[in-house]
Amino acid sequence: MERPKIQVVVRKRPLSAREIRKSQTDIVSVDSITSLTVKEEKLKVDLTKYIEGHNFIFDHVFDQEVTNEEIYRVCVEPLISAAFDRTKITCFAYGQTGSGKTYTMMGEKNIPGLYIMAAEDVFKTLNKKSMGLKAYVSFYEIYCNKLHDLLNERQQLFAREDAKQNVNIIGLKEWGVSSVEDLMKVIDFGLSVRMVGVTGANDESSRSHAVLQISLKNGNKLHGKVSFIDLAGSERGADTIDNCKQTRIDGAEINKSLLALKECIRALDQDKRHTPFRGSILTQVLKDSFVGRCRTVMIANVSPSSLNCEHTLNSLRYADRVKELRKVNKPMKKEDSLADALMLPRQPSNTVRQTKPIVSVPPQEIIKSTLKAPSLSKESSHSAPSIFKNPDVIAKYLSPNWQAKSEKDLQEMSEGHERLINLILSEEEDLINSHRNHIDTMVGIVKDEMTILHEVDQPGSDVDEYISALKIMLENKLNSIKEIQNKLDTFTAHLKTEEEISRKFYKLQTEVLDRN
Ligand SMILES: Nc1ncnc2c1ncn2[C@@H]1O[C@H](COP(=O)(O)OP(=O)(O)OP(=O)(O)O)[C@@H](O)[C@H]1O
Repeated sequence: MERPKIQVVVRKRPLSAREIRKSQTDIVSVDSITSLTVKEEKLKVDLTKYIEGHNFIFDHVFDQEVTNEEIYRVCVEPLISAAFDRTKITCFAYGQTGSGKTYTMMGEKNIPGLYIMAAEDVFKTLNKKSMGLKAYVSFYEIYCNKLHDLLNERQQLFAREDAKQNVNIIGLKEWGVSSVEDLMKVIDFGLSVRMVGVTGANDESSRSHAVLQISLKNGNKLHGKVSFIDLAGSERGADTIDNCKQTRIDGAEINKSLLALKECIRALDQDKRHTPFRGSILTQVLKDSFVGRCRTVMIANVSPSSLNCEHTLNSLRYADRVKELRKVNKPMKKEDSLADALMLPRQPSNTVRQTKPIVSVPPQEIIKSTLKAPSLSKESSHSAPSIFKNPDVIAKYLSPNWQAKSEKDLQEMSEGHERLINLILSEEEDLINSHRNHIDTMVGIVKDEMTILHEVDQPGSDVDEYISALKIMLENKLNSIKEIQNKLDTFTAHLKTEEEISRKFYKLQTEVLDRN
């Protein structure tokens, strides 16, 4: 059977001594080699405490005992031979700061990381097969949306797309290496440059994506490539609400790049004609990992600590979305089902709930609070990124009168298209988050409805109060549906525009290139 193009695996790290000292508990249980459960502590509307188990299934799940070597054997080793068969192999480490990305990719003192094991196998094969191939290594990082060469004094680099649509990184140093020892020296140097970073603070490394590539070349011609990408801390995307402007901008860039990455991997998996690699500088420089013959492994690293529950769930949801569309007609996930959310007696067996009453809120209070403050979506409404205030202007490119006469026109269209992709990426994430909030809102309202219904059944109840509360609850439901419906309509309209623009762009591009 053909190996899937994408493999999504999860690695749970052990609790650190510090976390144990601070009495943080392990909330991630690895149930089998493909599934895990996150036990989240939650409060019901009536302030009862309970544990909600979120179950996830991946291609492989590694627990805290698993070594880098075992991960290498399962995820990377089977792909190395493909690199000698003109395939681009890419391995991503994703996860929040401190979840073990660098430990996995680069290793630590006396603990080799995945890249070193891959290099050993690459050199073994090179020595065995005399194919006239030579190995070159490059190592750079993307920090504040700029490329820096870690093997050349952090010199700033620029990515350019040539006429054949290949993306080249101008000035990137590639070092010829002929043994693992050579390679280790070069990479240790790059790592030490990375650690120092711009300000020297450790915080900085989690804000950059590090890209380490081993290229196999026949003369000047690229034959195969193995890339290891230690991504920026996934939670850094949330820095968009930070007070400092620069931090906010960096956060937005990280967010954009992680969203674009997800889209590119999914496009690769679905053999889509169009890969939205222009969505960020990260996906742009990794373009050749998303087109043609490629194999990708995404390792989602998670912390087991109770304190990191939200980030862990976010990382797993992201990883789940990367692989989700591979399955056609995927059954509705248990954790999302309304019956589950409503806590009806038909509980799925993998959802664990331990109910511990703390305070019980009297039904009258629920009625009062409904009358005072109708609880709508928790989330603030989505606002488009400032770079794209009026998405409809892009529609001008679809007018039959608009034709690209020159490469400059094409460039203008491509930039408009890129802005539209950015908007779509953020809208998609917003829609999914809003949908989750919508379900929470609905569940909250249904529970409130059940409470007032129970209340009105009691002798001597106040029907007027019941009517007012019910009216508000129904209005809230309608508003919540309208809100999500509007987002869905806008999103699907933009998707349609993007597809049409993309089609027209490639047609015009061929015409312009043929003309010149
Ligand atoms: N599987 C593991 N076994 C033992 N220790 C681990 C493991 N994974 C991570 N650690 C330890 O956890 C700490 C954080 O790991 P690491 O630096 O790799 O995180 P990171 O995700 O790369 O963080 P950042 O995004 O900040 O660079 C390190 O001290 C590392 O030694």
